[in-house]
Amino acid sequence: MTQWIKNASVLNEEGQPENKSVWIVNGKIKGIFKAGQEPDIDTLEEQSAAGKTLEITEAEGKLLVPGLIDMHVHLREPGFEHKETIESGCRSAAKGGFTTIACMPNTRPVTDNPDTVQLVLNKAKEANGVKVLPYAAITKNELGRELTDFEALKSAGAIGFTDDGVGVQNAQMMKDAMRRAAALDMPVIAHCEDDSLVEGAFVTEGEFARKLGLKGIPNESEAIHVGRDILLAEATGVHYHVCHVSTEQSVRLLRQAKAIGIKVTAEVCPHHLILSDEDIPGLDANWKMNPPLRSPRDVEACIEGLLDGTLDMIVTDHAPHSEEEKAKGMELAPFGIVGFETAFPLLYSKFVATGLWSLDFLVEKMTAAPARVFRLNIGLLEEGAPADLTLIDLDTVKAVDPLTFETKGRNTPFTGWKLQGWPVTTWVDGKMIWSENLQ
Ligand SMILES: NC(=O)N[C@@H](CC(=O)O)C(=O)O
Ligand SMILES: [Zn+2]
Ligand SMILES: [Zn+2]
Repeated sequence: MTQWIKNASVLNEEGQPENKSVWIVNGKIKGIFKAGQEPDIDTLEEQSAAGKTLEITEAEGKLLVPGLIDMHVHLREPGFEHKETIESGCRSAAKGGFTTIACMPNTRPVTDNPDTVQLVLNKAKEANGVKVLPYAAITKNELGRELTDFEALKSAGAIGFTDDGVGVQNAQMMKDAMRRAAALDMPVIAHCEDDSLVEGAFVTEGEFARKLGLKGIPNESEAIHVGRDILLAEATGVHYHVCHVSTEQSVRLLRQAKAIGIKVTAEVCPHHLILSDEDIPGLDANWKMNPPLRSPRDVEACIEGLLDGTLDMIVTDHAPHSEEEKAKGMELAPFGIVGFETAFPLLYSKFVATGLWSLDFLVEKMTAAPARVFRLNIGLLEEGAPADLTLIDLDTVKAVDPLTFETKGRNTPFTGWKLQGWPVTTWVDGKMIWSENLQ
């Protein structure tokens, strides 16, 4: 099967948009041509044994980028299907322009055994085609007491080890995990949180907590694990990756670690780049996530860290919860907000449309950068690459409306935000898995 995406705006090596046509054969990019310089389709068909052109997409000058990659998401299945299923999560991802997503193991049962890894992969196969890469837990049941069987989990298809949702409290446990992961050439991905410094708090220490007389989550609760783990990564030689960085101190420690050649990488979420605790309107659980929204100074430090390469990539930490759960109020509701369907428009509107970042920089942090860090053979729009592609309308301004979400989650603090940069069509291996026109 052959396909054409015609008249698309494609970023060139200098990061500049160029009008191009992309030719896809059997799910792979076969050629990229300057507009008006496409070879005659009939000739191409004779050259390729692939047969007829079945699909032509007129891109109307919209931006065509490599399919977005999200290395930190919660799909909730098995066990929490009322929040999300692999099917609904993949639909939401596709609508948000994501073609590859890596899902966290804090399911029920926890993805701490090969059967559950297999179940996730099987369910993903039945979904829309978004590529789902499962993480497995570091410790059984994510309880921090006993390591899982890393070798068996790797064989089953896990791409890394993490207890996301909780921090590994015991340093020796973390060190053992890193040693084993290093021996298997697998990364350790850490949710950094020292429980003893958090105890019951649900917003950051800072302005908002002070105003409302609430106990706060201090920045050190995150950074103390980052610091500890950097030393353990140095000692063990593992590839150590830090989840959802939110504090100035973590950025500083990561910057120093990278400067002396320790194998650390890190991710940051859109909400930690765009919102601070001073934006929280009140005790609304749609503003409750872990790590919490920090001070404006931390937001600046995260942006700075992303710009200077200390933070490697952007992830959503898509964390759907049911409306009933989120209606319990800020104190009792679970931590987490949804992310797939707002990530690109938020970042584009806030940083690119305003001229702060180049478009190329944003796209890189959501495609090539995560692919490079996790050694995935995707993330580039080039000949020979799988045709995982996302078409984005950079112009239309639309308000965020959770009622239109494909995710089961409605938990977002961005309701009503007027944004531009909306993904409109998504392909995986050349298959159109989502298109605004077809919905
Ligand atoms: N980020 C969140 O606030 N919540 C995540 C857990 C996590 O990512 O630590 C969840 O599973 O709901
Ligand atoms: Zn986490
Ligand atoms: Zn998470």
